[in-house]
Amino acid sequence: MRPRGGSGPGPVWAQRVRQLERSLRTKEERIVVLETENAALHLKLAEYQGLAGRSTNEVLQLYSAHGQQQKLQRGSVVTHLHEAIKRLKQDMKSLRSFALELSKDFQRQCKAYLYQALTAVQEIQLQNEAMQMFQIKAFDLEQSLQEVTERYEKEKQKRRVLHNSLVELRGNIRVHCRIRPSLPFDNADEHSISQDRQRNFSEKVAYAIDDETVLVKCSRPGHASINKTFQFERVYSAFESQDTVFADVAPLLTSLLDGYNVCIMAYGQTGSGKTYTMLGPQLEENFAFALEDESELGIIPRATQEVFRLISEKPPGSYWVEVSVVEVYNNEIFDLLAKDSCGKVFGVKRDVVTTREGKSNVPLLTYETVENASEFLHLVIRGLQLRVRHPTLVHAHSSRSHLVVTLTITTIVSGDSLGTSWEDEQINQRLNKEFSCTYPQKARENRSTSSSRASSPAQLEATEKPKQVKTRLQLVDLAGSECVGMSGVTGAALRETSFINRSLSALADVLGAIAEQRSHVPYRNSKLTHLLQDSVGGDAKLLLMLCISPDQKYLTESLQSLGFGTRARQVQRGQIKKKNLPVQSKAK
Ligand SMILES: Nc1ncnc2c1ncn2[C@@H]1O[C@H](COP(=O)(O)OP(=O)(O)OP(=O)(O)O)[C@@H](O)[C@H]1O
Repeated sequence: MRPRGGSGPGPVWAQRVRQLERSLRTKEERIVVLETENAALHLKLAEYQGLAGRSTNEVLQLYSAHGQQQKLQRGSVVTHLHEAIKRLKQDMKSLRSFALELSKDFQRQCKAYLYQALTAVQEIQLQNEAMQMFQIKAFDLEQSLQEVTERYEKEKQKRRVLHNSLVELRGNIRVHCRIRPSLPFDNADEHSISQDRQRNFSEKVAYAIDDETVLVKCSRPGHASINKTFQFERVYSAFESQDTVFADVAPLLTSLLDGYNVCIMAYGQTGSGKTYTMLGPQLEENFAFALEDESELGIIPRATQEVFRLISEKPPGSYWVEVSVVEVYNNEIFDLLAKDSCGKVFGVKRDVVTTREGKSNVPLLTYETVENASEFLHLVIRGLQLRVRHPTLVHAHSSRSHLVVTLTITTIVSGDSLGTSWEDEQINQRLNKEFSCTYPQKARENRSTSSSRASSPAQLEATEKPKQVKTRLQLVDLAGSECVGMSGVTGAALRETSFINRSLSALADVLGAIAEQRSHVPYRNSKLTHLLQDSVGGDAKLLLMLCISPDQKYLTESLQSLGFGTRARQVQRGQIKKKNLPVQSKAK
């Protein structure tokens, strides 16, 4: 619109109009652009719409395809399931028929087992009945066996008593044989020999097959083995204890107090157990024997205890015990209780002589009076410490001398109680003479002093004309017979061995001469036999304790000892005489 009234404002308007026209043109241009863009957009929209239509179609197609696929899939799972169910049904069917079959089978088997069990029960019942029958029979048999065994034992006992009486009547030497166990030192020197020989050497060949028989298997390479048997009054196996051995010796001690002389002598090869049997296990340090373990004590300590026990049952003061300990070494007699001026014991050489009565006697021999077993043992141990020993290959503590321990029991008897027979008188005269000859000093002492000892023979002699009866217990541990080759000794020890073997063979000669009843018995060929003359050839009850090592290694020596024992058993020395002792009891 144009401004009203004048010419002045005209250019402003014109400018304004131009401005507006320019703006209009700009706007129109802008409209054209926008219209163009709009058209383009329309085109694009149409294009997109077309695209969207196509996409929708595609989606629809896909949707329907997906639906179809799902339908298809569902159909195949069902088919699979169906098939699986079918298979399962089949499996169940076969399983059921299998179970049925199994249960039928099971029933069948049950029946069979039941039948078997029934049969077994019936059999067991039958067997039970049979067993009961057998048990009854076995019981009956056991009873009759027991009766037979008892009868056998009684008969054996009777036989033994009769045999002992016969032995006494004939004056036989009783022979017991002890087989010691195999010991570690038996194989000590065998490392140097072949295994075969070693096995052979340590093989056990000597056995106690019963309590009277030794069996020895003698085998030599290249020869058939021979079994030899030896019979003795008693045979001890390796398992038998010192108690058992002593139990058979004890009755002899009763005889001793009943008036018999008794001699117990151990004989055997070196290392075969003589000292163990006679004394007990030896102590290393002083060659004495162990006193602590009473069950291990040997015959000498036990015999002394028994003698003193028996004496304790007699009237007090009626018995007097003296002891002497002697060794025979290299054919010399040594008094092992002799004392020097300081009272120390040392082995003094003594001699053995034959008295006018034909008895053997050792003048000046020391006799110690003992009042109990421990005093006796003390003396014996003192004497033993002087005994000669040397190690040999067979035995490390080999005794090289014969040991003779003598217990002299003097019984003091009043003239009245002894009886007045001529024979008694003779015996007493002889004994009195023997007493003063054997112990001249003691006899003098007895006559001159009024001793404080109530039982002193002198005292009794002065008042009641007492008689003295002496009995003697001689306990002998001989040195071991020895094979020089095996013991490996040389020099001085070889000389000792030769003396030992000579004295033992002199003993065998003496026994041979007595057995053959020769007029001359060579007692004097050796100091040993001369010393033991009264026991071996005289009136003593003599028990020879043979000791044997069980192994093959010692076969020759064992056979030699068994042979010696067998010959000794055959010796008949005439009836053993009893010293006439009164029957005394404590109550008297
Ligand atoms: N019955 C046994 N039981 C156990 N050990 C035994 C037996 N006999 C012997 N011995 C042991 O055997 C070894 C030899 O025994 P012992 O000293 O008694 O022989 P020995 O025959 O006296 O020998 P030697 O003649 O050489 O002196 C010892 O160690 C001993 O303890």
